[in-house]
Amino acid sequence: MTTTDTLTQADPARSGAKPMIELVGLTKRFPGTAEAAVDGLTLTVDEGEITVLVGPSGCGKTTSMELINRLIEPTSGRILIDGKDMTHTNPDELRRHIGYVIQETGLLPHRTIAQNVGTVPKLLGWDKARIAARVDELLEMVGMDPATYRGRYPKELSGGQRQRVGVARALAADPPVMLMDEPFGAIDPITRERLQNEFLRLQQQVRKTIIFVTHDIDEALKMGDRIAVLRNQSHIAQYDTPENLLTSPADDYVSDFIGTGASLKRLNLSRVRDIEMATDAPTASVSAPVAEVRAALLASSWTSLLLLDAAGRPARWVTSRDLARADQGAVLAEVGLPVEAIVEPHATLADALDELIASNVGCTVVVDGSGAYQGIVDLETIMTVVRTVRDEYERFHLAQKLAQQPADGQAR
Ligand SMILES: Nc1ncnc2c1ncn2[C@@H]1O[C@H](COP(=O)(O)OP(=O)(O)OP(=O)(O)O)[C@@H](O)[C@H]1O
Repeated sequence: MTTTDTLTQADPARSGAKPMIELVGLTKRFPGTAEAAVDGLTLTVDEGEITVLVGPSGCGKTTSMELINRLIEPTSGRILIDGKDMTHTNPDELRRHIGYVIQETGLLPHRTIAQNVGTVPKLLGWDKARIAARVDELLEMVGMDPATYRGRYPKELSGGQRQRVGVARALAADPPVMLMDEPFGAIDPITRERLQNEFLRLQQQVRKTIIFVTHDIDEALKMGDRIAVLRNQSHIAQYDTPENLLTSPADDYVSDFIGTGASLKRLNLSRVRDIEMATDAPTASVSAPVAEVRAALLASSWTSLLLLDAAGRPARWVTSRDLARADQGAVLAEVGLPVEAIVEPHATLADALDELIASNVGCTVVVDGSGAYQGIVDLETIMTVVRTVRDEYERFHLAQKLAQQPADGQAR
């Protein structure tokens, strides 16, 4: 990253990807209001990317989404999807190309989960067998057992499950574009974190072009490939990558919106798979002889050893004191502490840090998709990332200061 490539315009220089959503001067003036709710929003979202609209309450986020979806009609401006001008097409036709997820999911209360998920395929005239197969596939995709849930009604699900169904329904007809308006807003923080992670994992598979609305900058930094920080009337203060927003905010409005702790927020941008994990933690099979386990622990610089089950999955943490108890007859698989802090490689460092803080041993175990042990994230690993970010940030500000000073000795 250089100091000159900061992108603050509404339309950032993009990496040659295909534009999928183009908003051009989109404006909405509600009758009888002095100010436009959305005033000249111009924004391009590339295929397969998540753009987050983030801004304070009332700045026009929901109105912008409803305009794109043609739930309300623009006063002026244009909407292009995949190069086609959709401003005046039939709104029903448009909505078949756009999946819409909203905060309270908008599930129909008297329809089963299967009927809710199958709404758009039914409208499209798919036959029953095809709809049923698609519903089951989508429920699986969002982590819900089809046999258990397809026949239930929305009120028989938790808030998190309803949001998952909302996502499944939006994906039903495989639309190229998804609009998500505070989809996880009404969910408790822990479930919210989980849904965000699940959604990012799902997005790796489905690669939709997404506009995602939130008023939470941390959620924006985590979910967005690009983020548009909005002022009132959906005026764009900065449209940029999460990294650039954190290291080079365009102005005080953006810095204030990001708030303090930019280095900590960066932990939301770094994924466990991208950093160097500690791989020197001593491990042994839970069925190994105690003497062998002790030898492995003593040969390392660690005070605890990680026992793994037959499939290589973390089972327990043991110290030499636990091993002494095993010498006296305790079962190895029952001494020590259970492994509570576990993440997969796509987790963010913020997730890993959360787990670490809550864990009883001060480190988080990383496992692959099948649950097998991969490595460890400890506080040192995280501190290294924080230090690197802080150094980058300081270098950027120094460079900016130097650029503002008139060079000495220049002809006047
Ligand atoms: N139907 C309407 N008639 C008149 N004004 C409206 C209407 N809908 C929204 N507005 C106004 O438009 C502005 C933008 O509202 P909008 O709901 O888009 O904001 P928002 O950023 O989504 O807010 P929040 O985060 O609180 O949901 C607000 O000032 C709101 O009062």
